[in-house]
Amino acid sequence: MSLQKKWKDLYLQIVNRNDYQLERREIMTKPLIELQNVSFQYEHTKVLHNISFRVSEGDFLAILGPNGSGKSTLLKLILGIAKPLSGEVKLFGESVSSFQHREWIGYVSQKSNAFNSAFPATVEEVVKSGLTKKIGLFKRMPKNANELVVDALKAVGMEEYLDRNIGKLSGGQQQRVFIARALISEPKLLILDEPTVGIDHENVQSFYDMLARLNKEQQITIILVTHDVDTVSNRISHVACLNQTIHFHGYKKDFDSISDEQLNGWYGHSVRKIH
Ligand SMILES: Nc1ncnc2c1ncn2[C@@H]1O[C@H](COP(=O)(O)OP(=O)(O)OP(=O)(O)O)[C@@H](O)[C@H]1O
Repeated sequence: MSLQKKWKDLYLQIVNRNDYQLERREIMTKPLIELQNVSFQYEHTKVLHNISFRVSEGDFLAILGPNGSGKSTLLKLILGIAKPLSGEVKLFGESVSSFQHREWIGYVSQKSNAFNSAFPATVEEVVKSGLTKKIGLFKRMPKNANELVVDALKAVGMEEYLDRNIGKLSGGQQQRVFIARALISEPKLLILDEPTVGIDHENVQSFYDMLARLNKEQQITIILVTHDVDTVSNRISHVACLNQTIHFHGYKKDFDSISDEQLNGWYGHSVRKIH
């Protein structure tokens, strides 16, 4: 056997082994979210049709889709804020309607960073308020609450801003504080709806690096609705393409082999592919 062929065989073995390990991970890891034939409409407007997919522990999933394709609505169904017209949504194996462990899920919405400069709360107070999810609204704060606040702020690189007024931070810094607020209840799953709206390009990069670290180092499963396809592409593990229904859901590497024509067909206009 030529040396070249030998290297090629070895290379293929490694590639196949990686695929095998990825598939094995899919089989062995628990689904945190499962949607089965879910449809939804607002009054008379059909928004989501027959959605089925699952998100496994450790995934970093980007949901992509044009304006009005139902991305935020899909998150609302997962969070139990909206009820499906038909079908079933399960969280951690349990029906979303009876799911009790809200502290396992951190949610940061599109408008979290819209505080004006007169808003009377410090970063510390905002992050600490996230503890109520874990301990209940009228319970005493735990003794180590201050420590937990600092830890959560460290995770998002904002520990120096503890005493600052939230309204006086930039949009990107406010968004990090809100992620810290979500992290303080030690969520297993973080759901973010267009978290980088209003953040400049340079800070968007480091924002996604921070999310990738949370995913890898703290094993937090992340679902992200985003339009920053280029920036986020090398940090995510999975992609879902939504336009009323799920057109694709799978590994980022499989998404890369979808043609632009196919994407345009799903989205009805010219779509820039992520690389
Ligand atoms: N509360 C509501 N009542 C009625 N219709 C709504 C409501 N919220 C959203 N819609 C409609 O549902 C459709 C999907 O909206 P949704 O916000 O889920 O889309 P999206 O993909 O998140 O959009 P965007 O990228 O613009 O944020 C849109 O046509 C929208 O106008």
